[in-house]
Amino acid sequence: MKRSHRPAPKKQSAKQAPSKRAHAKEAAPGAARGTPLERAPRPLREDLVLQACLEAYGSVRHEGRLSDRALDFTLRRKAHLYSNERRAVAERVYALLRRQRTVDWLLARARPGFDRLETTRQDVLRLAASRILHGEPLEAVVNSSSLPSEDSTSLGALPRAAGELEALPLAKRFPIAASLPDFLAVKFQETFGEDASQAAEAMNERAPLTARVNLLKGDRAELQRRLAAEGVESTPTPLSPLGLWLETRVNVFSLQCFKDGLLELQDEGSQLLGMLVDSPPTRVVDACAGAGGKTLQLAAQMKNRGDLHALDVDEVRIEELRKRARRAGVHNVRTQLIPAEGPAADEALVALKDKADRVLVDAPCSGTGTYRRKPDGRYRLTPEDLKEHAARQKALLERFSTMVKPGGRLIYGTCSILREENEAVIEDFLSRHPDFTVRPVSQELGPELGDKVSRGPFLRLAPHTHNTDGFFGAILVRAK
Ligand SMILES: C[S@@+](CC[C@H](N)C(=O)[O-])C[C@H]1O[C@@H](n2cnc3c(N)ncnc32)[C@H](O)[C@@H]1O
Repeated sequence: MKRSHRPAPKKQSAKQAPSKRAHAKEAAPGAARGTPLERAPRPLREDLVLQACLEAYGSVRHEGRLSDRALDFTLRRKAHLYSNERRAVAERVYALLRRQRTVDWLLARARPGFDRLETTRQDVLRLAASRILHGEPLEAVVNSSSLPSEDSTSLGALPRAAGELEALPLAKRFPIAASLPDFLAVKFQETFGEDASQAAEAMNERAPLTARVNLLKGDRAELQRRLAAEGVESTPTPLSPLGLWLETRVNVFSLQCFKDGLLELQDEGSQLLGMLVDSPPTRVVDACAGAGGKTLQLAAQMKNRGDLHALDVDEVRIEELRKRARRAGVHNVRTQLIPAEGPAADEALVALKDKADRVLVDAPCSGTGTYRRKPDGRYRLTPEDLKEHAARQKALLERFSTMVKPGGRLIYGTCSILREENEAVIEDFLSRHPDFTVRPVSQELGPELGDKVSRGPFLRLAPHTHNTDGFFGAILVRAK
């Protein structure tokens, strides 16, 4: 019954699936402790793993915590768990979050009275059903799940329930099989048309563990050698010339390569978005710099020269950016904490008005492109949130565009797959700013790479077509 509702994958030239081992250890910071090299695995102490899964999953589902924080919090308090047990906790919780709606639907049919069971008992069943759905043998799951007999028996009815799901007409089946809220399922269908199922399935896979080489400290081949010396195999990413898929299960933060600033963890799609900023060594503004994922890339592209202004409204992220910049050997960044809105926000940018050669607006968004890493995001998002995101994106583009000098460029990006946060924001901006025009991304990336990663003049990436997170990018040029 494993993924019985999944369509056959479509061949995509730009997609080269990394080996299964290249997947990111489900990204709870506490999920990987110990040495980078894997020790011989011990048998899991299933009761302890289940307990930790219940705690972490329960705090996401019932208390509304973010999945990465919930796992981090749980695993930090469970120092007695071995690394393979920590990994199992992270994997099982993420797997269930990805398939939550499907699992609930199946259990409502396989276990009479499921809805009326006490919450923890429901969650134990959900975790067990999710493991079966992800291919674990029924018997092994039953033996390790501490279930009352009527619950164990009901797991045997899951294939029948899966058959009922298969038999539904597409419009009813898709949101349940893709485990998406109804309104998002409609958005996926609007965005991807007949590829919607494939897009949603790929969004429900684990993401590869991807690093970006820090060109200030060496090239990609050199980084591969350094990683190999630490026992980590890697493969160059097919699209970004800066990326490596790490093939060995590893706690990256414990690697000497990482401590020496030779690499950063960064999705390949995010690297491609960063590459849209051609970064001449003059004045570049990263207007929504966050913790500096792209700022560090831009600094390296600028060869540590010129002025790179990193702005954000979040002090904690800016502080993290400073730390990362020190590790990466970045010297050309000036960080600036700015107010979120109102006249004070406009005031904070006056000194840079009409001065920047490049302004990157990596806007806050719905994150609908990142469900491989943050599967719970879909259950939080509402249609009202989407409207707010779009309104804020338009306002930020408007505000930050004032810093672009004549002849300079404004680069807009999101990790959303939705038109209203992407093309529609650009159209809105251009309708009010005839002095800006679109520069096709293939002109920046070259025709070969540009062809693979663009739709029309824009960067358009998605897991099912590129094996990256979903990203959008646009380059706008201000007339001289
Ligand atoms: C998509 S994240 C940026 C990610 C970052 N560029 C990176 O590559 O790691 C969006 C950022 O926009 C910031 N932000 C939200 N509202 C903002 C505003 N009004 N002005 C500037 N930054 C804002 C958020 O704090 C967040 O760090």
